[in-house]
Amino acid sequence: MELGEPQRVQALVQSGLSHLPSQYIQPPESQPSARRRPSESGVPVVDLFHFDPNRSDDLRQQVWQLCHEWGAFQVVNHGVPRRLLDEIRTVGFSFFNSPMPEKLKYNCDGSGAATEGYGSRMLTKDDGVLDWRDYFDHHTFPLSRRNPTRWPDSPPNYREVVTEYSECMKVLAQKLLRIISEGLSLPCSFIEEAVGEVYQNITISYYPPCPQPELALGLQAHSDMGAITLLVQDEVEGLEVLKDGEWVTVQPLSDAIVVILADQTEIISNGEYISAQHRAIVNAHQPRLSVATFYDPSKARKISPASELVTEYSPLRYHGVMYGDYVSAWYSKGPEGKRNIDALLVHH
Ligand SMILES: O=C(O)CCC(=O)C(=O)O
Ligand SMILES: [Fe+2]
Repeated sequence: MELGEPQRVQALVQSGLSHLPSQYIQPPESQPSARRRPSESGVPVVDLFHFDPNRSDDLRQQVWQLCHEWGAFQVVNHGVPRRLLDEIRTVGFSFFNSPMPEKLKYNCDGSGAATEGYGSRMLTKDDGVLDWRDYFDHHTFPLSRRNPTRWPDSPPNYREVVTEYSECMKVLAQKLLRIISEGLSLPCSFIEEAVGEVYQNITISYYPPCPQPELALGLQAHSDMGAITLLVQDEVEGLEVLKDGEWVTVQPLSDAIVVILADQTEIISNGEYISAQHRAIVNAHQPRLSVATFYDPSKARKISPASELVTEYSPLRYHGVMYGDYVSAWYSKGPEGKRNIDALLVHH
């Protein structure tokens, strides 16, 4: 493989493979079977059906507990129409099933971190094991970053679906941020205001079948960088969350949305909430698709622990950081679990 030449995992699979190429082989301690929890347990599901902003103290308490112990949970009766969840999965699959020259019109690899379009490598550096994943990243908010002509135009409703989906995910993220701010006994708008103007990206990930899935990862262990991530998956298992040192499967539920707290929320909450480490595993038989919607601050935003949460009994845990500096460090060092947020720990 020439450096800089786009190499899509899907194209690699289509060329016919019986073994996993060496760049995709994970070290033993990162392989899927290490520290795996037996699959009968799963990630807790929260039903928002009875949620009432003026009451619902039980639900707020339940969400606080999940944010404190897991940093991730699933929600149902979240208000996003099931039709829209199906549509985003359908247009996503339809793009990845289109011919390679069509997809390469939107190619984005090799031009630096966090660019919009069709790619495979999350990091710009060339060492390190590769993920068994292709993706399409869309910039959706603020509107000044949104240019739907950079998104696929087939099927004909692709851009419309992404636009409607982006709006619904923004509304749901804000609703959840209010609940989780109140869980910290802060005003409901606290986290939203700390984050400021929302930068939203939507990443559709496509994980082709893998010849030796026990040696690979679709996406290596990481925590998300921003404030909160909302994720929709198809019916194929693959997403796992780290809980007490063990990997737990997030059961695919077709009408559920997975909520993943990200690093800036951990910082704002002074560690009362945790950002969940998560990863994607792959399988030999079926492709898997997920849609992640990231709710992030702007690069110029300074993020710090809420002063209300820093007390004699709970001292300052994190140094404040400019979000843009956090992102640059992440892209240059790589995720490797949570080492980026760990670099901000205050040593007492
Ligand atoms: O595909 C998945 O389930 C995980 C995706 C993810 O974690 C991400 O895009 O940050
Ligand atoms: Fe993630």
